[in-house]
Amino acid sequence: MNSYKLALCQMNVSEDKNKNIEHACEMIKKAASENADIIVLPEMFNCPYQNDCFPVYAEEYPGKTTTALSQVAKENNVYIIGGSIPELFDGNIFNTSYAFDREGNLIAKHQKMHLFDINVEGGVYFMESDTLSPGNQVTVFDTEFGKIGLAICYDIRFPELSRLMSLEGAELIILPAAFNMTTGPAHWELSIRMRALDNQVYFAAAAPARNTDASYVAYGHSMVSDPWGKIVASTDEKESIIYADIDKDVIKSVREQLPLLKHRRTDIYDINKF
Ligand SMILES: NC(=O)CCC(=O)C(=O)O
Repeated sequence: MNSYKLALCQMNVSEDKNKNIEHACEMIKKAASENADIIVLPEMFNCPYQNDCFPVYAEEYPGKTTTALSQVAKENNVYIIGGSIPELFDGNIFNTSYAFDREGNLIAKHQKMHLFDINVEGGVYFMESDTLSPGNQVTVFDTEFGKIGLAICYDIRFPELSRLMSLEGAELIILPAAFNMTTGPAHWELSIRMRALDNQVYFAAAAPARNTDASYVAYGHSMVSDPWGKIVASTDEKESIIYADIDKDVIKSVREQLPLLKHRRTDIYDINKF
């Protein structure tokens, strides 16, 4: 199949885990009724983005959240990239995204590799490593539409990761994310378009809707860039679902006309020595 429909759910996240799960399922059903093939939720969609909440909302797999996502995927015959949730695994907590196929089977799991530990003067402070552990796997998985790469939020800032995913064959990279009011206006669009452009892939980033009462105020602005760096879907800070047609002919055509991936000087690059 040469094109398919992607939906990003920019949902309001509340303090009530059950309501968040129900609300995510409602948005998924709505996107499925609009004929979306792959539906994406934002980072930490069942839990406020707060260190004191992660251990309280964390669940092992399979748990309440992942069971609900698996069921709704099957009932609506869609792929779901389940944003991310706090995952309890081997006594540690991870920021984890689960992907399900149309039958509700788990087909991939990504544990955020780069923890968001930053302190911007006069702006945002967050230390994910106070409660979370980092994952160690690059995540690329097969679908009927081809290979998809999966990363989470701050992972976008490490170009090596997107490059590895595209070299492993990913033609679409999906990023459940939650930038904030300091780095969002400065770096969100720039990073999405740049990762799309330098890897010649579609790049789709799904954010939560902005809640100004939350301790961490999300930027919103869910967005999809095509492999030319052109924004093909976007929204503002409010709750909404956005849709993008992912056209594999566009990927092929951009790669033929501007063969960046072929022009890499791998005989010269040795980034491991630094
Ligand atoms: N949740 C996150 O990883 C936030 C990343 C972010 O805001 C950034 O600027 O990077």
